Amino acid sequence: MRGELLPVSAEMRRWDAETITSGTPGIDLMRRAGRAVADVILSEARWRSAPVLVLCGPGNNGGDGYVVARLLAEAGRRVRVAAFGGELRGAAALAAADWPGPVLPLEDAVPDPADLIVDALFGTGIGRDLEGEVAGIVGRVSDSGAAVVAIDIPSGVDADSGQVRGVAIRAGRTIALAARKPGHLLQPGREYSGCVTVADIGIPSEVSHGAGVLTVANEPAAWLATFPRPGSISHKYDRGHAVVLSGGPSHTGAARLAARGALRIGAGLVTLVTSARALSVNAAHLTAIMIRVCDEPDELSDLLMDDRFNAVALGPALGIGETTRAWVAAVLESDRATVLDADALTSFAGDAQALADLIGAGREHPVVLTPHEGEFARLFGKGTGLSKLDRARRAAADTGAVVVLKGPDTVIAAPDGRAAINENGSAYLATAGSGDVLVGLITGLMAQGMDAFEASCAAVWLHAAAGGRFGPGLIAEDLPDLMPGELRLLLTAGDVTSA
Ligand SMILES: NC(=O)C1=CN([C@@H]2O[C@H](COP(=O)(O)OP(=O)(O)OC[C@H]3O[C@@H](n4cnc5c(N)ncnc54)[C@H](O)[C@@H]3O)[C@@H](O)[C@H]2O)[C@@H](O)CC1
Ligand SMILES: Nc1ncnc2c1ncn2[C@@H]1O[C@H](COP(=O)(O)OP(=O)(O)O)[C@@H](O)[C@H]1O
Ligand SMILES: [K+]
Repeated sequence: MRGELLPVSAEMRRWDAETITSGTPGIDLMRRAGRAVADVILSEARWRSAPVLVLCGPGNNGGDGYVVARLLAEAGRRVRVAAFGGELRGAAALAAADWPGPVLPLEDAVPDPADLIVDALFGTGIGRDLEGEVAGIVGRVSDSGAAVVAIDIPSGVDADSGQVRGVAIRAGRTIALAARKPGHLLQPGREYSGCVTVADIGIPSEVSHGAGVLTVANEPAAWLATFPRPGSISHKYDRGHAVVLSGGPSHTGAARLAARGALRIGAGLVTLVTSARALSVNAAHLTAIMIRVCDEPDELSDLLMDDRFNAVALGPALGIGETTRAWVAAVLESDRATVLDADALTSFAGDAQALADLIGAGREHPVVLTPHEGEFARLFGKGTGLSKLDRARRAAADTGAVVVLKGPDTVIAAPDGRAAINENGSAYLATAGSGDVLVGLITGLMAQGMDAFEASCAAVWLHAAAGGRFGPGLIAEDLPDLMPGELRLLLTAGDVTSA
């Protein structure tokens, strides 16, 4: 996969093990990790005179902590170490043996507001909720208000899911070892991690890229290479013809937002399909976007016999129930690139299998589902105990569709296991109709022939970039018209030239 890989803990363990097998002892990796963390601390002017309290756990994360303690002490810093748990093993035992100072029991550690705390309690190996004396020290750290640097990931945050295991350390700074993990991007882990930087600890790129990691951070590097650009002799049909279904006479705005999004992202033509009853209200509001009247799903099926209509979106403000199910069935039978959102999803509440059956196995063109958490739970259930990443992945595998599970940490998952986590979201996007525009952006990119997973990633990123840059006062109507500016920045920056 292209883009920044985000290994889960099992994948991270494989990276470590393969690196060790290929000749780098575990203690060397640990010393590099500790060196990287110590260098960050020593380079920060604001921490120059702070006494350091290193909190060490019973595994390799604790081992990293002992290395940091020793290096900071050697650099002349005042360092206390407090540790939890029994006997250390392997590289962690070697690192602890190199620490020449005393080790306090964890329950005796009283953080001072002036301290710099180094959190080396738990990393990717957290196996259960924090309780007892570890939960106690997490509370005392938080109450002290002291600055916290976390090694790899804040203790208590699950590296795979971003969930808090009982309680967790809140870090101002986190130094992720070798790579960021999904838990640094998924909420609430992202909030707990503060500013995250990655330390290179010498995992060879053959190891990291050969390990089949399928999760990436959603950024242009993941999809820019296939982002559509018109060729110099393109005509409008080369840029695709997107179709968006309108709701009834008093529910037409959502589809127009999507249609305008599709046009602004570059679809050559966009047609709004409306009932005769909603025709005049739609016609009164549209200019470049064309209109066709279809009162029944059969009429839409006939329209879609023309294969120039190559991408279809439906769901926003379409109404919930059998009628919408019939429209969805007609569109899915026509086998066009399709985006299903909002009411098109909720009409299948509790019956995801029916939707999966309609999507079918043998289709030529992809389907994208764009639920927010409420729509997702109605369609697929709550998935209690699963991470947002796993829920999206499972739904994608079960339906054969790309799933865009929206929110502050939108996850995009493909049926083949690929997934991306978005992190440029802005809370200003939480405004009525912004999801409708996103539907249009995905549809418009698929109309131009972009792969459904990459189109979804690109649309989510551009939508968020536009919302974040505009900021206060954003309304959904602004979003399509912010696309030209975002596209200009995207396509003229860096390694890709526009045609
Ligand atoms: N060779 C390697 O594998 C390397 C690992 N590194 C560090 O090692 C970390 C992973 O190490 P480990 O796999 O040893 O895991 P951790 O150090 O994260 O913790 C595992 C230990 O904590 C205990 N534990 C887990 N959850 C607990 C809970 N809720 N309450 C009490 N005890 C609990 C486990 O029984 C085990 O002893 C990484 O995050 C990274 O910091 C780095 O040193 C680089 C090299
Ligand atoms: N706090 C947030 N931070 C970042 N993005 C958000 C936040 N809240 C909502 N969004 C984004 O705003 C959009 C809202 O879509 P949706 O919930 O479908 O709203 P609507 O149905 O009103 O269009 C989604 O793209 C979602 O990811
Ligand atoms: K930690």
